[in-house]
Amino acid sequence: MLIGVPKEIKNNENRVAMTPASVMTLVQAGHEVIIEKDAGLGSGFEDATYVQAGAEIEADPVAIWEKVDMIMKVKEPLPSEYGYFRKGLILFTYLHLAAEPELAKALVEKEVTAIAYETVQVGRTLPLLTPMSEVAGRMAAQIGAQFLEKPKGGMGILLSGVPGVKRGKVTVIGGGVVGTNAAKIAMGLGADVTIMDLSPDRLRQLDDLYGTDIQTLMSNPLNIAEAVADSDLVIGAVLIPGAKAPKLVTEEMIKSMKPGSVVVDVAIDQGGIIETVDRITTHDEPTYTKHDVVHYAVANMPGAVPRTSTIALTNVTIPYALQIANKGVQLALTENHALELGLNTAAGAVTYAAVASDLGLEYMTAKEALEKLNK
Ligand SMILES: NC(=O)C1=CN([C@@H]2O[C@H](COP(=O)(O)OP(=O)(O)OC[C@H]3O[C@@H](n4cnc5c(N)ncnc54)[C@H](O)[C@@H]3O)[C@@H](O)[C@H]2O)C=CC1
Ligand SMILES: CC(=O)C(=O)O
Repeated sequence: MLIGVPKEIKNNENRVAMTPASVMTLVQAGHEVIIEKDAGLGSGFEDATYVQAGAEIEADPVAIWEKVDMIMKVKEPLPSEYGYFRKGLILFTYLHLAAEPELAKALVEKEVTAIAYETVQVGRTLPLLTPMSEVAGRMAAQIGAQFLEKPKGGMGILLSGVPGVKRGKVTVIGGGVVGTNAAKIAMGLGADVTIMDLSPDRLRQLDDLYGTDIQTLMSNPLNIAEAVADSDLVIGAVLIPGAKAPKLVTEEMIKSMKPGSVVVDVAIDQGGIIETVDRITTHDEPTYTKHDVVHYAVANMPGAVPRTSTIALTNVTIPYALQIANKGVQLALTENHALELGLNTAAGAVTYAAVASDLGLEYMTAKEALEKLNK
């Protein structure tokens, strides 16, 4: 299979979909890889290293999109890339379609076979989302601590406090991978941490892990309202796979926070859980202030630590890419249910039920769509 890796064009997105080690794995299996010139530089990988690993370097992204069988990316294509879509193209990347209706429509219209990293599912885990959630969760606590500093717009508190002065309060909503990692780092910074989830089993696991160092709480509107009002930093970490995130923190709750408090809505890539997060922010302009609360809503947080993130991401994506390349997309997805769950669009329809229902688009099961591809 001929596989192309364009340079990421989202603001401050320095990750790349393949390392030289990834290229070597695919080339040794008999495939060809084209990397866009300088695509790996932000992650510290030079073109020459890709060439040594067996890749071809191409300066023109159009040429890459036009001739390859499969495009591998990190972030969802931006509108300037929609024109490259064509029937039969395989796209393997993060998509977050529930929050990207125009992208979903373009993929459907052009009959792209699009597999989203974030919905590949093994049992109850999302193996291609997990490493980036680990990164973003850890970053969320660090970022929150940073924006609580006065020169950054915050109220001017140190999360750990000091002897004789209270610690800061952090509430994490969602106790999955992002939430657990955010809580771990917030506790490490010395904060007083509360974590909320809908799953009693998950709350039990967190209690077993952290004991009385953490407050676990059932996620319901009353508990959220009380915890938010009492917090210096709130971190949004909820996910309903494939679906638009529910707005759990209302504008009234935000108004109840102390001036100079901070919210970090990590779930923004699925639309966000905080009602007053009305825009996606960028690494260049990461925050805005509303009701005196600093809002952070960057949808590609791991892009700021690309060396760590690219290696962590490709460690998990490449084995799946290899299956697609070795077997072809129909057979690979038919034989591997985890990959089949990753299919979001194919044969001119949306193939992930939560995305279709959130966006009001036609739904076709992945099986039906894969059969249609064969015809
Ligand atoms: N902004 C960024 O750069 C990044 C964003 N993310 C996003 O962060 C979000 C969370 O991802 P993960 O932690 O990996 O997901 P996860 O599936 O590991 O955890 C989500 C948790 O939310 C809980 N939940 C569901 N409904 C809830 C509710 N009403 N109240 C409280 N908890 C609820 C679930 O029980 C689960 O424990 C996703 O949208 C993911 O795409 C992940 C990485 C980077
Ligand atoms: C998960 C995701 O969207 C990211 O790592 O940017």
